[in-house]
Amino acid sequence: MVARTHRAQLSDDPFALALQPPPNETPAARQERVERELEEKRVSDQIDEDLRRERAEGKKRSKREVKVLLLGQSESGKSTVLKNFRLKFAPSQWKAELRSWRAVIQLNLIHNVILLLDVVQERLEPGVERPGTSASTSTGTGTLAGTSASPSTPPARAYGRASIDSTVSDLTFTTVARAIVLSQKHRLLYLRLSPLRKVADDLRRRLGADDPEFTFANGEDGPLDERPRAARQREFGVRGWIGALGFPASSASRRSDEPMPIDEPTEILATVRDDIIALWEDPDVRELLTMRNIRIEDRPGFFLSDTARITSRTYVPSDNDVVRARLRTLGVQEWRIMLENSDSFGSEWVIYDVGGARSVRHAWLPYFDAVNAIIFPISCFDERLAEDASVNRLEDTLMLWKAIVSSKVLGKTTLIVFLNKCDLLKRKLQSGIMVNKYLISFGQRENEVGVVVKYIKDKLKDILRAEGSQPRTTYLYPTSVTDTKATAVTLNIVRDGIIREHLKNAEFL
Ligand SMILES: Nc1nc2c(ncn2[C@@H]2O[C@H](COP(=O)(O)OP(=O)(O)OP(=O)(O)O)[C@@H](O)[C@H]2O)c(=O)[nH]1
Ligand SMILES: [Mg+2]
Repeated sequence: MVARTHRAQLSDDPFALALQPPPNETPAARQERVERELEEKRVSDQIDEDLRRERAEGKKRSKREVKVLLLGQSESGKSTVLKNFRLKFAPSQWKAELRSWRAVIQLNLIHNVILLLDVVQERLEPGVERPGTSASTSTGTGTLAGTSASPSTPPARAYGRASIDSTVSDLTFTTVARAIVLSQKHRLLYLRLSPLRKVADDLRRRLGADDPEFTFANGEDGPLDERPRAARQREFGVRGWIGALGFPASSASRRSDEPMPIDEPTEILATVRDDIIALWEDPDVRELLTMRNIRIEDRPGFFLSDTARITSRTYVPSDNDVVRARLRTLGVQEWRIMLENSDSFGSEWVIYDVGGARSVRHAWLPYFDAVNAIIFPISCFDERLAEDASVNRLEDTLMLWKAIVSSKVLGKTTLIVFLNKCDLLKRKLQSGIMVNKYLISFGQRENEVGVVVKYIKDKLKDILRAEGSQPRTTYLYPTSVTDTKATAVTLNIVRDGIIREHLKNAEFL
């Protein structure tokens, strides 16, 4: 009854409208929608049924262990939360592994350089350009590289994203650029840096590219993906950090003050250091990026500003480098963590870090009855999913939230929500991106981080009240999990809250 009243109150809200059928729906579209909803319900019922069976089969799990499932779409920050947790609560293990991340960070940096090379190449060899991506006058939609939809991106399905996507087309930008003529200097830089493509292949192979489980994300050039080559850079992922990075064996055994061996990628990077810096600092290249609407500095795994340090032959990754490194997760990684300096109840944690891409979400199922920590990338209101450019990221996260809170089986599960990437949100708002262009219901509210955070929080609570079958413990925290100091404070609070809940449920209190 309460839910019904609440639903009525939401009826004029675009968030609610996003989930309503469009008013002028044709009979054929209606039929399609009803069938889709039936299918979604069938899947949802099946999930509940499977979970019930799992429980009935009574997988006896230790009552002492605290289990946490990290949930959220790809790139939301799940693995980064896990890294913060390990840095804060298992620092010795963390420190022992730092050095193993060098290859990943070098690869991240090389991927940044390859993106610059692609942009330069498209300019040097105009024939390489794809239709609709002319660099001299670019007209497109969206605001972030890798997320923008080109004019040829199929229109969003009418149902389910009306309030978000109907406004995206308003964001057409037109850049009338000055004619950029790349010089011999650019050609030379391009030639000298091109061998890094091969170094990237070698690093990827070393990290597991030969593994049949290893895959590329954002992968193939499909009809949905008409973005410029530079904006479509492939991303790679691994099924397990432990296998890919070779720790703990290779790193833990090595003393942290021992110099790192200078392998081939390290040597090559050291020799091209000045060229990388010259390319990144070149005003023409910067302008080409702007024209392409590529904000590389906001992308995961951005390290170009740290080139001098990372290309040093003696480079050892810092805590912050590792937290910022991007290594996409595939499948489910189970982390057993003994909290250091804690011999009390709740010192053994099992954290499940899962891949967030749509195609791998089915793998989350068996772990759902752990505490659910949902990582909600709050800066994503104007972005699209890497794996499906027709889906707005905010909408995808709201759907996920709705599915979780409306599941009866998960009705008693503690929910922790990290409203993450507040720093990126701040940068976007400061750069003039208006939230109300994407979220009409945001209205004339101030375009300011605190206001946006409160707005999204309220929306999540609305959905929780409307869809949730029973009251449950839910915590909401605004975070920027690449800020390890601030995140350590949040994680302390989260840990204490989870342990309290755990004790209550285990009837120790
Ligand atoms: N600026 C900023 N970057 C963040 C934040 N949280 C995560 N990132 C970066 O975003 C990228 C993606 O984060 P991950 O933790 O790998 O994302 P994930 O959810 O594990 O993604 P999948 O493994 O693909 O499911 C990484 O490069 C992080 O450093 C944040 O709060 N602010
Ligand atoms: Mg991950």
